[in-house]
Amino acid sequence: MIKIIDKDFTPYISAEEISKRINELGAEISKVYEGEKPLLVSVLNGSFIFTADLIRTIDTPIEVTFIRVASYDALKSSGKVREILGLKENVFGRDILILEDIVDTGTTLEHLMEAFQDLGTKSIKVATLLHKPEAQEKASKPDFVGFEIPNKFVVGFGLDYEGFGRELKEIYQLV
Ligand SMILES: O=P(O)(O)OC[C@H]1O[C@H](OP(=O)(O)OP(=O)(O)O)[C@H](O)[C@@H]1O
Ligand SMILES: Nc1nc2[nH]cnc2c(=O)[nH]1
Repeated sequence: MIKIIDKDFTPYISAEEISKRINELGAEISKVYEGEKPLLVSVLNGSFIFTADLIRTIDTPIEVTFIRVASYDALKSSGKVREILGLKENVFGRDILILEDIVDTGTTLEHLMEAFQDLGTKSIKVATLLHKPEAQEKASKPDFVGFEIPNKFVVGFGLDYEGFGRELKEIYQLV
């Protein structure tokens, strides 16, 4: 058990399990995008570790860029998405793969899918390390999922609680 600020968290997914699953996702993504040169759009902050590990398991040419949005206030989704850092790449006619650390209510994802559709992308898919199917309120579903998890707050491997815990090698669940 670990404590972050005022909350206790218990180990939930080990570093080995995460690494094994990311390798599988990388193989799947490599196959789907073979010869297509997609643009991978990593959603900061949380997905930076997943992105760094995932792209090194992909064996077909890809481009990577970053976008920054945030909708979470401490432990709960605020229901609103604030776009903080925009994209400079031209995405018209491109195959886009959005990389997320977690899809929870789906609010962020829905917002991003709509924004990319408006920019004339050729295709949009989503890869997420974690998905909470029970929490999802929106229709857009991720195409590549590392782990489906219950509707409990998690930290580690890029995910934070009040800014802390992103450096943890494992994923921990709120007790
Ligand atoms: O499906 P939703 O309910 O929209 O939640 C998912 C979003 O929440 C997290 O971001 P957060 O707002 O915590 O920002 P961060 O990545 O900078 O920590 C995560 O990275 C997703 O972008
Ligand atoms: N750290 C963290 N961020 C989130 N953003 C959406 N869901 C979660 C979660 O369970 N943990």
